[in-house]
Amino acid sequence: MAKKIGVTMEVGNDGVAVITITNPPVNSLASPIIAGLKEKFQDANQRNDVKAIVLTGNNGRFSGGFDINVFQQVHKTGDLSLMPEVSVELVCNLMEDSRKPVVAAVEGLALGGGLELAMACHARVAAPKAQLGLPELTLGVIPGFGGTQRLPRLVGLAKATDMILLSKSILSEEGHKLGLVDALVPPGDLLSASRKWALDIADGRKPFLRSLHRTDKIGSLSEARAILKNSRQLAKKIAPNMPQHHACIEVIEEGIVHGGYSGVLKEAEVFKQLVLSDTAKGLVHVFFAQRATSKVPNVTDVGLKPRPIKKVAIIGGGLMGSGIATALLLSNIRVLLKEINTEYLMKGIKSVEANIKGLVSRGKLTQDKAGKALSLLKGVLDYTEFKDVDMVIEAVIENIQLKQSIFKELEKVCSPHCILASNTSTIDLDVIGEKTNSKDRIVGAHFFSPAHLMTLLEIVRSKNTSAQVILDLMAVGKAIKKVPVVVGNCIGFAVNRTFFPYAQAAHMLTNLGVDLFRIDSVITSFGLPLGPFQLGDLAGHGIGLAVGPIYAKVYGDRMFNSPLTELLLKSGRNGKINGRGFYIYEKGSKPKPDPQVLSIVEESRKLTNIMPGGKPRSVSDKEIVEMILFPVVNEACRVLDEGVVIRAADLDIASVLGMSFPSYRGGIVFWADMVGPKYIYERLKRLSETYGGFFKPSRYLEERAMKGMLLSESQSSRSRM
Ligand SMILES: CCCCCCCCC[C@H](O)CC(=O)SCCNC(=O)CCNC(=O)[C@H](O)C(C)(C)COP(=O)(O)OP(=O)(O)OC[C@H]1O[C@@H](n2cnc3c(N)ncnc32)[C@H](O)[C@@H]1OP(=O)(O)O
Repeated sequence: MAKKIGVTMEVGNDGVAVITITNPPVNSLASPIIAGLKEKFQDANQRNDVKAIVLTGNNGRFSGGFDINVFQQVHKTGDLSLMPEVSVELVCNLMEDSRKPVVAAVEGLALGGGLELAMACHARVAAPKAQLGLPELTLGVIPGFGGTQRLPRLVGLAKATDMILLSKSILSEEGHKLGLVDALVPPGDLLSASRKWALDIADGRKPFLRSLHRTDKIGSLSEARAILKNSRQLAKKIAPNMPQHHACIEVIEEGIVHGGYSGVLKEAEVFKQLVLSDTAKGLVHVFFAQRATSKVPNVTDVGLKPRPIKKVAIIGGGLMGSGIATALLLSNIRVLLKEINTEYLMKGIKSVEANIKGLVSRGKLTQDKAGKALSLLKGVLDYTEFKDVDMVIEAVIENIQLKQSIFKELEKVCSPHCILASNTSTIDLDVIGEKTNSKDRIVGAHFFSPAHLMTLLEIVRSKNTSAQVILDLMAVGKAIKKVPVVVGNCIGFAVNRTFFPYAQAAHMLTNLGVDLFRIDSVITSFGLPLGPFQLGDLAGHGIGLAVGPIYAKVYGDRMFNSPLTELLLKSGRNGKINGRGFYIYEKGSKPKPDPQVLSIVEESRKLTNIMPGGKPRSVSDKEIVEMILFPVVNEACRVLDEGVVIRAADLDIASVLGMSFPSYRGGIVFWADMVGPKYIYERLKRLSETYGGFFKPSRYLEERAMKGMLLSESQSSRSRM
């Protein structure tokens, strides 16, 4: 059934016209809605029987803002005329400058353009817990319906810049204290209270306030300049590679110096430039890519319903197990944490407590909620209580025999409906389940460390995993605030496999004579939070050495054998875990590059002997980025080719959430498509001619480069789903 969308107007006997937006699920401001709003406001302004107007949204949500699909259309076509002229024509002229008072009746959420419409009204009445914010910067643009001008005038400049630059939304309760919301009323009274407020303004009992004309909260010009100076510093820190933060501050400043209307005009002009930026393209892509992950063919579209998961057992209380336990407990899921002896169990429980305490001390969790979460945790040393758990997540070390014996045991002690998940990051699920008759309920639940903080959950399905089990795990993932991405079964799955060349390429470059700390610095300037060497320190070089052979067995033809990890370990440098790796780690201070590591690098260079003519290779920063990230793109191509992910965008979101690939570059495949498959192919081909198979372009990349196709355009030829 086609969903009903549009704008309606009903005029009551009291002379109040109620204009209602209907565009489920979030009442986004799509073109027909904007056209409808223009028409209804024109009508209401002209009709003699209308004294005042109330603007509201259907189904308990005011509006989630401008329709982001339009941005995507603009990105595809480059056609700016797809974006309606709204800010002056509708928002200023028909709404704010109307002679009839307009009151916004806000429930659920008013975000982006939604809040901007509400701010152009002459008062705002809201229900409790409504979410209010201007998140446009997360999409690479700025507010475009006057929000850069009206929010500072309603809540003050410091609060407004904080909300806009950090895309922080607030609840209507806080909005009420700040003056953004004029009255808070129960949802049942929202319309009647808004009608009354509108009539009170019309009859002069309440002030007729136009937000854009207000100056009372802006302060003096010098105060404003001081606030904007701080904002510029903040923008430099939080968004070094993005244009929209600085642009937004310029626009706000225009309004402070030359008046709100001038600010509105500059806002529209800057908006048009930003919407076509690569940053906006990347961020809008990520917005839709994230939502697309919840659509899994033959799982979410076949009428199945997720079963309730109330109690989960976790085997192994190490870093991963305790992190996963923390995430579950925080979402009110009971957890049995199993260890092999009391000492390990106490350690695991202490880690969970420390995770939760950390959240409390950072103000992210109340003491009450922390207490509730911990009350749901029980430590055990055997399987006696496993009979009534809904799911088990195994999180022991990466040892095939150990995992196989655990799953064999689980099959005996758990109920037949219990989901049997493994948090393995490398081992083939078919191998783990080989000795069981429960292959349909064995699934990978690959969390990323620290599991209670990182949002990606890779759900790995083998060819036997049932659709019901995948759906159940997706529901658990969402309940614990993760973004579940369903992937196929292979060594390293989607993320670790795609990124295994990341460290390898870095080792090759440093063996070619490039300074390792420069490599890390170039890569962090590109936008990844940690360069490959610091990331290796964080993961631990012991782990690197252990998983290396597993990768080598299947991907050996394209691996660079660097002796560096072994040499590091030999000299007692395990990474962050023991305070020494490529960097030195001291409590309370930032990691420091350790110059002593350079002698180890020299030893490695002697062993590999790949420096051209024995001299360090000179490379530009651009070459460093290409030599590190193009091999990653190459592996991403193989992942796409083999159908390890459902769609290319899933790999984008997985790279953003699992590897912290910069979201403003849209994820690894999106970025590669922006750079151009042909260029990447040609660079890799040249590099492979000089340095061998590590850089050899994959068949998939070659094909797309030859055909002039994008990497994301593919149809998977050999699906693993
Ligand atoms: C000449 C110059 C002209 C300028 C003209 C343009 C000016 C525009 C000015 C304006 O300032 C710009 C904006 O308003 S940009 C939009 C700002 N709003 C947001 O960023 C909000 C984005 N949405 C969310 O954060 C969340 O979706 C939500 C609203 C908090 C709801 O979350 P929830 O978890 O309940 O649901 P989701 O799964 O996220 O979403 C459900 C479906 O709704 C789709 N959707 C959500 N918001 C929008 C939107 N604004 N536009 C289009 N579609 C939206 C979402 O994609 C989901 O769809 P599915 O198909 O996956 O179900």
